[in-house]
Amino acid sequence: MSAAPTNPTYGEVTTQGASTNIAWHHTSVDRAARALQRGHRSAILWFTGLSGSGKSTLANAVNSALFEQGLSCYVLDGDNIRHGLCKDLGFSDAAREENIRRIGEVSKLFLDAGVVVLTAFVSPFKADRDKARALVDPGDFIEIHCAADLEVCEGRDTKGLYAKARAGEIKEFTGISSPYEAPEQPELRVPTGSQNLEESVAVVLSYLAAQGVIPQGS
Ligand SMILES: Nc1ncnc2c1ncn2[C@@H]1O[C@H](COP(=O)(O)OS(=O)(=O)O)[C@@H](OP(=O)(O)O)[C@H]1O
Ligand SMILES: Nc1ncnc2c1ncn2[C@@H]1O[C@H](COP(=O)(O)OP(=O)(O)O)[C@@H](O)[C@H]1O
Repeated sequence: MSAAPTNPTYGEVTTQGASTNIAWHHTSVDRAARALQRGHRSAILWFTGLSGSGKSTLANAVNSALFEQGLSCYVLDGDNIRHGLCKDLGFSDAAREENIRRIGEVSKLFLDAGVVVLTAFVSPFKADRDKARALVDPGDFIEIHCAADLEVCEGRDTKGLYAKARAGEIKEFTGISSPYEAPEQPELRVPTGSQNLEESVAVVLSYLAAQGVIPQGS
Protein backbone atom coordinates (compact mmCIF):
# COMPACT_ATOMS: atom_id res chain seq x y z
CA MET A 1 0.00 0.00 0.00
CA SER A 2 1.45 3.37 -0.94
CA ALA A 3 1.74 6.06 1.72
CA ALA A 4 -0.80 8.89 1.78
CA PRO A 5 0.52 12.07 0.13
CA THR A 6 1.81 14.74 2.46
CA ASN A 7 1.54 18.49 2.42
CA PRO A 8 4.60 20.40 3.71
CA THR A 9 2.39 22.62 5.83
CA TYR A 10 -0.43 20.34 6.91
CA GLY A 11 1.17 16.87 7.02
CA GLU A 12 -0.62 13.78 5.78
CA VAL A 13 -3.47 14.55 3.43
CA THR A 14 -6.03 12.32 1.81
CA THR A 15 -6.78 12.11 -1.88
CA GLN A 16 -10.39 11.25 -1.08
CA GLY A 17 -11.52 14.70 0.04
CA ALA A 18 -11.53 16.19 3.49
CA SER A 19 -14.99 15.01 4.49
CA THR A 20 -14.46 11.31 3.71
CA ASN A 21 -15.04 9.07 6.76
CA ILE A 22 -15.98 12.04 8.93
CA ALA A 23 -19.53 12.36 10.26
CA TRP A 24 -21.27 15.51 11.50
CA HIS A 25 -22.27 15.45 15.17
CA HIS A 26 -25.34 17.38 16.20
CA THR A 27 -25.42 18.83 19.70
CA SER A 28 -28.62 19.09 21.72
CA VAL A 29 -27.93 22.70 22.70
CA ASP A 30 -28.33 24.55 19.44
CA ARG A 31 -28.11 28.14 18.29
CA ALA A 32 -31.82 28.76 18.90
CA ALA A 33 -31.53 27.52 22.50
CA ARG A 34 -28.59 29.81 23.10
CA ALA A 35 -30.45 32.80 21.67
CA LEU A 36 -33.41 32.06 23.95
CA GLN A 37 -31.20 31.81 27.02
CA ARG A 38 -29.18 34.93 26.21
CA GLY A 39 -32.08 37.04 24.99
CA HIS A 40 -30.46 38.01 21.71
CA ARG A 41 -29.55 36.46 18.38
CA SER A 42 -26.02 36.08 17.13
CA ALA A 43 -24.55 37.62 13.99
CA ILE A 44 -21.30 38.18 12.15
CA LEU A 45 -20.32 41.84 11.82
CA TRP A 46 -17.70 41.77 9.10
CA PHE A 47 -15.69 45.03 9.10
CA THR A 48 -13.62 45.51 5.94
CA GLY A 49 -11.48 48.40 4.74
CA LEU A 50 -8.00 49.70 4.10
CA SER A 51 -5.36 49.65 6.80
CA GLY A 52 -6.06 52.70 8.95
CA SER A 53 -9.67 53.00 7.84
CA GLY A 54 -10.90 52.34 11.39
CA LYS A 55 -11.85 48.65 11.45
CA SER A 56 -10.20 47.84 14.78
CA THR A 57 -11.23 51.07 16.46
CA LEU A 58 -14.85 50.84 15.34
CA ALA A 59 -15.19 47.09 15.99
CA ASN A 60 -13.73 47.56 19.46
CA ALA A 61 -16.05 50.49 20.27
CA VAL A 62 -19.14 48.64 19.02
CA ASN A 63 -18.06 45.56 20.96
CA SER A 64 -17.79 47.66 24.14
CA ALA A 65 -21.26 49.08 23.59
CA LEU A 66 -22.72 45.60 23.08
CA PHE A 67 -20.86 44.26 26.12
CA GLU A 68 -22.22 47.07 28.30
CA GLN A 69 -25.71 46.03 27.23
CA GLY A 70 -25.00 42.51 28.45
CA LEU A 71 -24.69 40.91 25.02
CA SER A 72 -22.29 38.05 24.29
CA CYS A 73 -19.80 39.48 21.83
CA TYR A 74 -16.21 38.98 20.71
CA VAL A 75 -13.74 40.73 18.40
CA LEU A 76 -11.51 38.81 15.97
CA ASP A 77 -8.85 41.28 14.86
CA GLY A 78 -6.47 40.71 11.96
CA ASP A 79 -3.35 41.80 13.79
CA ASN A 80 -4.13 39.52 16.78
CA ILE A 81 -5.20 36.50 14.76
CA ARG A 82 -2.02 36.71 12.73
CA HIS A 83 -0.07 36.16 15.97
CA GLY A 84 -1.70 32.75 16.46
CA LEU A 85 -4.24 30.95 14.29
CA CYS A 86 -2.88 32.52 11.09
CA LYS A 87 0.76 33.11 11.99
CA ASP A 88 1.82 30.85 9.14
CA LEU A 89 0.28 33.21 6.57
CA GLY A 90 1.76 36.18 4.76
CA PHE A 91 0.14 38.72 2.47
CA SER A 92 0.16 37.14 -0.99
CA ASP A 93 -3.29 36.88 -2.60
CA ALA A 94 -3.37 33.15 -1.75
CA ALA A 95 -2.36 33.72 1.87
CA ARG A 96 -5.05 36.38 2.30
CA GLU A 97 -7.59 34.00 0.77
CA GLU A 98 -6.65 31.31 3.31
CA ASN A 99 -6.68 33.88 6.12
CA ILE A 100 -10.22 34.94 5.28
CA ARG A 101 -11.34 31.33 4.76
CA ARG A 102 -10.22 30.47 8.29
CA ILE A 103 -11.83 33.56 9.77
CA GLY A 104 -15.08 32.80 7.93
CA GLU A 105 -15.10 29.31 9.46
CA VAL A 106 -14.22 30.57 12.95
CA SER A 107 -16.91 33.24 12.69
CA LYS A 108 -19.43 30.57 11.78
CA LEU A 109 -18.55 28.72 14.99
CA PHE A 110 -19.04 31.90 17.03
CA LEU A 111 -22.39 32.38 15.31
CA ASP A 112 -23.43 28.88 16.31
CA ALA A 113 -22.18 29.57 19.85
CA GLY A 114 -24.68 32.43 20.10
CA VAL A 115 -22.11 35.22 20.03
CA VAL A 116 -22.14 38.47 18.09
CA VAL A 117 -18.71 38.22 16.47
CA LEU A 118 -17.02 41.31 15.08
CA THR A 119 -14.24 40.65 12.57
CA ALA A 120 -11.72 43.34 11.66
CA PHE A 121 -9.72 42.22 8.64
CA VAL A 122 -8.69 44.14 5.55
CA SER A 123 -10.30 41.30 3.59
CA PRO A 124 -9.50 43.05 0.32
CA PHE A 125 -10.98 40.56 -2.13
CA LYS A 126 -14.69 40.43 -2.89
CA ALA A 127 -14.61 36.73 -3.76
CA ASP A 128 -13.10 35.83 -0.37
CA ARG A 129 -15.65 37.93 1.53
CA ASP A 130 -18.45 36.40 -0.52
CA LYS A 131 -17.25 32.89 0.36
CA ALA A 132 -17.35 33.80 4.06
CA ARG A 133 -20.86 35.18 3.57
CA ALA A 134 -21.96 32.01 1.80
CA LEU A 135 -21.05 29.87 4.83
CA VAL A 136 -24.02 31.21 6.80
CA ASP A 137 -27.68 32.02 6.27
CA PRO A 138 -28.81 35.31 4.69
CA GLY A 139 -29.06 37.97 7.38
CA ASP A 140 -26.37 36.43 9.58
CA PHE A 141 -23.49 38.10 7.73
CA ILE A 142 -23.45 41.87 8.02
CA GLU A 143 -20.74 43.41 5.88
CA ILE A 144 -19.61 46.79 7.17
CA HIS A 145 -17.39 48.81 4.89
CA CYS A 146 -15.16 51.22 6.78
CA ALA A 147 -15.05 53.74 3.97
CA ALA A 148 -12.02 55.98 4.17
CA ASP A 149 -10.03 57.15 1.16
CA LEU A 150 -6.46 55.99 0.75
CA GLU A 151 -5.30 59.60 1.27
CA VAL A 152 -7.00 59.70 4.68
CA CYS A 153 -5.65 56.30 5.75
CA GLU A 154 -2.17 57.16 4.57
CA GLY A 155 -2.40 60.51 6.34
CA ARG A 156 -3.28 58.68 9.57
CA ASP A 157 -0.61 56.01 9.06
CA THR A 158 -1.23 54.81 12.59
CA LYS A 159 1.45 52.11 12.41
CA GLY A 160 3.88 53.73 9.98
CA LEU A 161 3.20 50.96 7.46
CA TYR A 162 2.23 53.22 4.54
CA ALA A 163 5.57 55.03 4.82
CA LYS A 164 7.33 51.66 4.75
CA ALA A 165 5.23 50.49 1.81
CA ARG A 166 5.98 53.69 -0.14
CA ALA A 167 9.66 53.16 0.60
CA GLY A 168 9.39 49.64 -0.82
CA GLU A 169 10.08 48.02 2.55
CA ILE A 170 6.73 46.19 2.58
CA LYS A 171 5.66 44.33 -0.54
CA GLU A 172 2.04 43.78 -1.57
CA PHE A 173 0.68 46.43 0.76
CA THR A 174 -3.05 46.97 0.35
CA GLY A 175 -3.87 50.21 -1.42
CA ILE A 176 -0.26 50.75 -2.53
CA SER A 177 0.96 47.59 -4.22
CA SER A 178 -1.96 45.22 -3.68
CA PRO A 179 -5.59 45.95 -4.57
CA TYR A 180 -8.55 46.67 -2.31
CA GLU A 181 -11.91 45.75 -3.81
CA ALA A 182 -14.47 47.87 -2.00
CA PRO A 183 -17.82 46.15 -1.38
CA GLU A 184 -20.41 47.18 -3.94
CA GLN A 185 -23.45 46.49 -1.79
CA PRO A 186 -22.42 46.09 1.84
CA GLU A 187 -25.16 45.98 4.43
CA LEU A 188 -23.58 49.11 5.84
CA ARG A 189 -21.10 51.67 4.55
CA VAL A 190 -19.72 53.79 7.37
CA PRO A 191 -17.81 56.95 6.37
CA THR A 192 -15.02 56.40 8.90
CA GLY A 193 -12.79 58.73 6.91
CA SER A 194 -15.02 61.74 7.45
CA GLN A 195 -17.08 61.20 10.61
CA ASN A 196 -15.95 60.81 14.18
CA LEU A 197 -15.93 57.54 16.08
CA GLU A 198 -19.05 58.29 18.12
CA GLU A 199 -21.03 58.97 14.95
CA SER A 200 -19.79 55.75 13.36
CA VAL A 201 -20.66 53.70 16.44
CA ALA A 202 -24.16 55.19 16.40
CA VAL A 203 -24.62 54.23 12.73
CA VAL A 204 -23.71 50.62 13.45
CA LEU A 205 -25.80 50.34 16.62
CA SER A 206 -28.86 51.79 14.94
CA TYR A 207 -28.51 49.30 12.07
CA LEU A 208 -28.20 46.40 14.52
CA ALA A 209 -31.28 47.58 16.39
CA ALA A 210 -33.25 47.88 13.13
CA GLN A 211 -32.23 44.32 12.22
CA GLY A 212 -33.28 42.99 15.63
CA VAL A 213 -29.75 41.92 16.58
CA ILE A 214 -29.82 44.19 19.64
CA PRO A 215 -32.84 45.59 21.50
CA GLN A 216 -34.54 48.66 19.94
CA GLY A 217 -33.56 52.02 21.41
CA SER A 218 -30.11 50.87 22.47
N1 LIG B 1 1.16 43.83 3.00
C1 LIG B 1 0.22 44.17 3.90
N2 LIG B 1 -1.00 44.57 3.48
C2 LIG B 1 -1.94 44.92 4.39
N3 LIG B 1 -1.74 44.90 5.74
C3 LIG B 1 -0.51 44.51 6.20
C4 LIG B 1 0.51 44.15 5.30
N4 LIG B 1 1.60 43.81 6.05
C5 LIG B 1 1.27 43.96 7.32
N5 LIG B 1 0.00 44.39 7.43
C6 LIG B 1 -0.67 44.55 8.73
O1 LIG B 1 -1.53 43.41 8.84
C7 LIG B 1 -2.87 43.81 9.02
C8 LIG B 1 -3.79 43.19 7.95
O2 LIG B 1 -4.01 41.83 8.25
P1 LIG B 1 -5.35 41.17 7.76
O3 LIG B 1 -5.32 39.79 8.30
O4 LIG B 1 -6.49 42.03 8.14
O5 LIG B 1 -5.16 41.19 6.18
S1 LIG B 1 -6.00 40.40 5.07
O6 LIG B 1 -7.43 40.48 5.43
O7 LIG B 1 -5.54 39.01 5.05
O8 LIG B 1 -5.71 41.09 3.81
C9 LIG B 1 -2.94 45.31 8.86
O9 LIG B 1 -3.71 45.74 9.96
P2 LIG B 1 -4.70 46.99 9.90
O10 LIG B 1 -3.79 48.18 9.76
O11 LIG B 1 -5.40 46.93 11.21
O12 LIG B 1 -5.63 46.83 8.75
C10 LIG B 1 -1.50 45.78 8.90
O13 LIG B 1 -1.21 46.29 10.18
N1 LIG C 1 -15.11 57.24 12.56
C1 LIG C 1 -13.99 56.58 12.91
N2 LIG C 1 -14.02 55.24 13.09
C2 LIG C 1 -12.90 54.56 13.40
N3 LIG C 1 -11.67 55.14 13.58
C3 LIG C 1 -11.59 56.47 13.40
C4 LIG C 1 -12.73 57.25 13.06
N4 LIG C 1 -12.34 58.55 12.96
C5 LIG C 1 -11.02 58.58 13.21
N5 LIG C 1 -10.56 57.34 13.49
C6 LIG C 1 -9.14 57.04 13.80
O1 LIG C 1 -8.58 56.34 12.69
C7 LIG C 1 -7.60 55.41 13.14
C8 LIG C 1 -8.01 54.03 12.63
O2 LIG C 1 -7.05 53.08 13.03
P1 LIG C 1 -7.40 51.54 13.16
O3 LIG C 1 -8.66 51.36 13.92
O4 LIG C 1 -6.19 50.84 13.66
O5 LIG C 1 -7.69 51.15 11.64
P2 LIG C 1 -7.61 49.72 10.94
O6 LIG C 1 -7.96 48.69 12.00
O7 LIG C 1 -8.61 49.78 9.83
O8 LIG C 1 -6.21 49.57 10.46
C9 LIG C 1 -7.58 55.49 14.67
O9 LIG C 1 -6.52 56.34 15.05
C10 LIG C 1 -8.92 56.13 15.00
O10 LIG C 1 -8.90 56.87 16.19
